Amino acid sequence: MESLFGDQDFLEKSSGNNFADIVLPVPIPRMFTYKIPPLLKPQIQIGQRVIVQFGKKKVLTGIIGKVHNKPPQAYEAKPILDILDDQPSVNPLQIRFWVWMAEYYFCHIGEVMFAALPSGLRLSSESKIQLNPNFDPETNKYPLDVREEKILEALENKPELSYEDCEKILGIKSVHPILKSLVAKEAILIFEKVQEKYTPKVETRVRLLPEIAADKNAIQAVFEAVQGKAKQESILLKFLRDVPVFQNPKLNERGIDKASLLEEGDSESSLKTLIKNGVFESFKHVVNRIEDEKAVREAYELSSSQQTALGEIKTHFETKQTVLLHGVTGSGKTEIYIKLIQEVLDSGSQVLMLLPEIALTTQIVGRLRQVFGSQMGVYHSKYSDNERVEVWNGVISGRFSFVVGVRSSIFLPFDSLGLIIVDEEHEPSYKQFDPAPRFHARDAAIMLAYFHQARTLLGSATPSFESYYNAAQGKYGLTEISHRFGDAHLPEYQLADLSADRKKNLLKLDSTRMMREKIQAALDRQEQVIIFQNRRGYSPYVQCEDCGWTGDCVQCDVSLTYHQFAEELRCHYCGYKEKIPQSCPACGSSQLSTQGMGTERIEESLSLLFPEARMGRMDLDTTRNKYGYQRLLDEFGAGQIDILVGTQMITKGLDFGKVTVVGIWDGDRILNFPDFRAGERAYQQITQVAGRAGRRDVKGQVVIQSRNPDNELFERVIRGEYYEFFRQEMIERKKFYYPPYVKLVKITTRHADFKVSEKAAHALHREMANIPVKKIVLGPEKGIIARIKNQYQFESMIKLDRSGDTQATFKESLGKILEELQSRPEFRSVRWVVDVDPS
Ligand SMILES: Nc1ncnc2c1ncn2[C@@H]1O[C@H](COP(=O)(O)OP(=O)(O)OP(=O)(O)O)[C@@H](O)[C@H]1O
Ligand SMILES: [Zn+2]
Repeated sequence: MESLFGDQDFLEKSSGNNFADIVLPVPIPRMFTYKIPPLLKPQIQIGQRVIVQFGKKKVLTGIIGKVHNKPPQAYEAKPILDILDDQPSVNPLQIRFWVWMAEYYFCHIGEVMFAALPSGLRLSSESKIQLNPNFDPETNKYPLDVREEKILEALENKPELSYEDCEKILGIKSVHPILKSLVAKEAILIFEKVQEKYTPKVETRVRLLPEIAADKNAIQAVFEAVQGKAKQESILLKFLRDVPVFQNPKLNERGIDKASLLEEGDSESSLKTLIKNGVFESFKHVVNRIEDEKAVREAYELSSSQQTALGEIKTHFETKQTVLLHGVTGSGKTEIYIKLIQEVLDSGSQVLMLLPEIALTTQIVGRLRQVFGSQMGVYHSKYSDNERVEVWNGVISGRFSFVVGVRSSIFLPFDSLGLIIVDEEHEPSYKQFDPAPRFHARDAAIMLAYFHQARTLLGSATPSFESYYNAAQGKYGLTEISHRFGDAHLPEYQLADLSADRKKNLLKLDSTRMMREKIQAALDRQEQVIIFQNRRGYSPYVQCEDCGWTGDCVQCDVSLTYHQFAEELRCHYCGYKEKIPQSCPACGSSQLSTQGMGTERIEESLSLLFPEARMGRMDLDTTRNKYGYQRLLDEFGAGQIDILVGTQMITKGLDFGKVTVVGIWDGDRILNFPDFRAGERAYQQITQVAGRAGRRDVKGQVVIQSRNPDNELFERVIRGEYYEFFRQEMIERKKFYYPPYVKLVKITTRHADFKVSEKAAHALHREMANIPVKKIVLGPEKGIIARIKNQYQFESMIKLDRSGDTQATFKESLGKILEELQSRPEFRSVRWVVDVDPS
């Protein structure tokens, strides 16, 4: 057949590519192989979206992951039906990255695709039905009921119907059983209608007809023609004022936005007349949603220690793919990043800089924007879908050679990365917790850099022990800066003993005398204060003083958090909420009291203690809308807030010169993290929040309130003994088999029935015992929270030996085990969640 084309070149090019592996949307677990029809062959490229048949009755869109010449073993390959794009939507490096992620994090490649594509680029597919071309009512051997007849009748008039259409036609809600029956009777086919979701922002613009614009006499003639028609004349004058084509006829081409032309009250109908009379023409123009901004400053001159650090980093990069920059808070890491980014951009490569959360980005993004202007794209979760697609397309078109973004920006379509920077690399929020892929953006970034033959720079004042371990082992390069930039010094710590103050009756609204004095002193000097508490809401729970009742979530085994402002009890796990009861629902007593402290309550206490101070609060509740965070930061930066109370949001990256006192409200709460990383996390959190104090010439002060001020960890933090602490923890982790000495995999078994969940978890356990790799299997145990959203949780923890291909073998066997378990009728509705490198 192919020789019919008579094109030798084409034959040679395509003879090897007869099959394509296609990434299909969830829930389809892996790539499926399809035949490439000869006619489509010349156009086929990796990363294109295509339409394929899946199963007997479904049509899906997928993305070409691989082109090859091996027919599938287990099934007959069906042909690809059609190609959707001329140009690939994703590039081969991205596909390679997806494949790696699906394998490493033990999830479906379709799940990775779902996470990777901004939903604006995803194909929304809506199921529709059409008549089965093979269906003949005359010879049909299955009897049809009235409703089925009705649907077929409707299809006579309209070639396709959506589910919604069918609901309307039949006047009932659930049409699925009827449609299913029609499919079974081979009367209809179900297919997916593909729609593009991204909508470009389009502006209507107006310009002179080209031949008029190019000719001064013609313009003159137009003026004469509209003489006496004041409205038309006014529009014409305004156009010439804003678009001076007399001086430069070329300007006409861009024209002017129609809305702005009519802004000053000119009438639309006069403009219409001018268009009708062939003076103006209107045209559509696609505009950027993300506005261009100019760079306004040069990078700063580096200090000598910054210069030294930069030199070291570059030397390391000659032999190491990854470098860890360990520089104390305020040491000027950001300025070092800026220099490096500039060098890589100048060499023509792309740069990606990761930040842990949007909360953190605002201030740093502002600083980067000053230097990089509009060649820098920003990608974060509060962007609309359309804005995300613009960043995506901007990376492809080259508009953005540098992107700063949150963890999902590792999925952007880079094709020539030279450098990835992971700022605050220790941050737990780099790990995606739910849904799959449960990836760690730092680790994935290192892999991505490897695929691009790029370098990765990890930066932190408190590196994760995993990264520091890798540096200590020589796997990463290590560069350290031990003092702050300029004249700034590291802050001074004070421990405030809560128990002692209580005994001496010095506590006021849970504040120690030390805390109050330091805050007062800062206020007197007109400086600013940050108060940190890792719990939002008013107080953790409401309790009945008579019977001990506490409000619990109806779907989860946790107590509800009291939110005073909204007068509600809320579940921080599932979002369930209820109005606060007037009296105890259990015993009817009216003695309900609040226990413990959330940010909302601390804010209230402080405003009672310091009535003259202006208060601000920064937590999930006050920063929900897109600009909430920015507004608070602006106010704080402008000195309109004296005391800022906040959750971990305020611990990271903030750089405000007037903050001299930082208070840690409940130091003990920070220590009680139920995990082997408790110590590491506590060290990081305290050091980071303390690091917000005294970042300029005035030395900062940090007050930690605690019932156990003698705890050794506080001592280590205060003395800044990061390395000592690291060393000691490593001894423990080695002894008890924890990362980085082993690899962890956590498997959660979930089911609505406690017994089923328990049984399934134990069955999994027994099967896993037989996997022939070096490992320790712990559990199954009831989850820390035994029930979430009405699902009972059992957790197994597997510690894998780090050597050889242990992990690969384990994951492969695990896949088979889960498949087998899922096929048992008793476990059909059990859900297993696998989390590799849980945090
Ligand atoms: N070379 C420089 N010239 C002028 N100012 C600088 C220079 N380097 C750093 N600074 C200033 O010093 C302050 C601290 O620097 P930066 O915020 O980069 O520190 P950091 O190491 O990122 O701190 P953290 O880990 O606490 O976020 C900033 O206000 C920054 O503008
Ligand atoms: Zn709940």
